[in-house]
Amino acid sequence: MGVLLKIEGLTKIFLEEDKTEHMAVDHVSFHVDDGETVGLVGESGCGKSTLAKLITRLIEPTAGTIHLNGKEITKSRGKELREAYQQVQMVFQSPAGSFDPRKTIGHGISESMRNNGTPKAERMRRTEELLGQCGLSPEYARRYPYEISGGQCQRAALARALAIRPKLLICDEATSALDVTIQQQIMELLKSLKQEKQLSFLFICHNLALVQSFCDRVLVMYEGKIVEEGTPEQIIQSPQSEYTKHLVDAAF
Ligand SMILES: Nc1ncnc2c1ncn2[C@@H]1O[C@H](COP(=O)(O)OP(=O)(O)OP(=O)(O)O)[C@@H](O)[C@H]1O
Repeated sequence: MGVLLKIEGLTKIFLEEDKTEHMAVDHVSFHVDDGETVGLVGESGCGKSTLAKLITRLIEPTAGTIHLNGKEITKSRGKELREAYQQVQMVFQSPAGSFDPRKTIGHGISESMRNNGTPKAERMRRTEELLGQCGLSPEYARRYPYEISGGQCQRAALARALAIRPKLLICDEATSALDVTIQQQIMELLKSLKQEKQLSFLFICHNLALVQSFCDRVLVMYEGKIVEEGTPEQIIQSPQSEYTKHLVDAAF
């Protein structure tokens, strides 16, 4: 199994309004192998989303490196960056944010195909196929984001993310805004997509039970640092750091 994503010493310092520095991500290093599902857990504010935004280059790191498929992309720009990020897609807690409220769901899903010149008939065929893979009927392509439920919108956001055939999906609390039944359905969908498409995941989630059922390996983040790493069983049954013990106690 090859290494798909390798992060070394990744650091982000935010400058507060009063000019004090806030170390949101503090020299974080880890990797995700091809086909592997890595969970990232930690309390609110510990830096999980900032780390995801650094990896996807939505924000620039203060220090550290990002390698994707062996290629350093920390400072890639323009076409090189777009090509690299064909392999990585992000799914957020609020799926509606992935769609333009004035455009149909089908328009949103097919956007990347339009950008790469895929002919219209093929775009429509593939959009319907992606909707089907994510448990939605073709009719959803004609609906607007405000005409579907949160769970349906998260399915559509997954279809949109899959449209460019990524290798890595970064899910940032992708099920947290959904009620428990719908959350369970989205988790089942993620599990089947993982199997069918041999996707790798960085699964950011504060719910240890979900992480346990889905992830091969778990990283525990506290105050910007990775404080522990292991299989879900190791983390839950024999947590090493005080913080992880506290996290496990609170969850089970
Ligand atoms: N653009 C920004 N400017 C300044 N500080 C920021 C910025 N973005 C995040 N932070 C700070 O960095 C820290 C980490 O935030 P982050 O959103 O990464 O946490 P998180 O672990 O994802 O939390 P949650 O689980 O609540 O989403 C927080 O203290 C936050 O206030």
